Amino acid sequence: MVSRSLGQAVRWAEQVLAEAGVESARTDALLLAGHLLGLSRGEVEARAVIGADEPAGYAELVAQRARRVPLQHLTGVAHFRYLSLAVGPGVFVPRPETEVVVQAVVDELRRRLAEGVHRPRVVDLGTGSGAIAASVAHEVPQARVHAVELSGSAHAWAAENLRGSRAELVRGDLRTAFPELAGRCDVVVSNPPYIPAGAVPREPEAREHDPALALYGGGEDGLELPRAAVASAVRLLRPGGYFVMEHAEVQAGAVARILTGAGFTGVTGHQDLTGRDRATAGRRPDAATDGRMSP
Ligand SMILES: C[S@@+](CC[C@H](N)C(=O)[O-])C[C@H]1O[C@@H](n2cnc3c(N)ncnc32)[C@H](O)[C@@H]1O
Repeated sequence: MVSRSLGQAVRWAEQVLAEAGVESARTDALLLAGHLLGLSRGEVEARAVIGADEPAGYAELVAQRARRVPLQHLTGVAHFRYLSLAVGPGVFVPRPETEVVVQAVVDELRRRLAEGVHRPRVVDLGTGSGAIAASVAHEVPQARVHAVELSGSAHAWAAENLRGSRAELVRGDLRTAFPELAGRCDVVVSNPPYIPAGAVPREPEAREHDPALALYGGGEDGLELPRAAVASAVRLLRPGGYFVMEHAEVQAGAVARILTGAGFTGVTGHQDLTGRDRATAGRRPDAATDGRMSP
């Protein structure tokens, strides 16, 4: 095979990926080269300018990406907020919209700390790679973080990502997890599966590589698992506790009604970075305003 320069190879890869429908073709072409060379995207561009060679294995990696294997499965890394998380087959690749959900959690925890709550307690329902739990543990080290995941393979990825973080990780069902924490949590957060059974993700990366257990929420509206997450939040939160959950844009109204129906107050939508309603939050009434609340 005729050898190519790095610059030529990256231009070829960009074209191949664009033809395969990859939206971020140039970025992916650079990141795949960077993965092989142990360089950042900017460093790859700089090396290309000075005429470095194409790294071994590049064409093969680009061919896999052209078959729409997720970039993160090929590099083994998903960048999420301040962390680089290990990901691969068997686990949901964390998405940028979930970073906004984490921000809502971090803001609430910092508020609690400012009010004098010593070590606020957070539960992440359906933790997947551990993205939310690991970020919260990293950004609010005073928080006590607990996470639950049903899938064995996702649980293994989460264990790797939460190693050394002091967060508690259990394998189990979000419907019943953490009975010992009932009424003792300051924040419950979830990015549950929420796609309706009949709807299929448009992007092949999600459709063919994210686990079905991570995508489909159950029921015609996809809201069976989100409803279960709300019920668990009611069970786990202390009076005045905060709940935030990600969902599809079209589900914003339904999720707000579910939260209101479950007794949450101050139910508020949160937008992702492109302005779409992708999360809803609410507060469990405090004991003074609701006699049914647990102590
Ligand atoms: C959409 S993914 C989100 C993963 C991660 N929280 C994130 O934001 O990247 C939903 C996760 O919930 C898990 N899950 C599905 N049903 C569950 C259940 N009944 N109990 C606990 N976890 C569940 C899936 O395996 C998957 O990891």
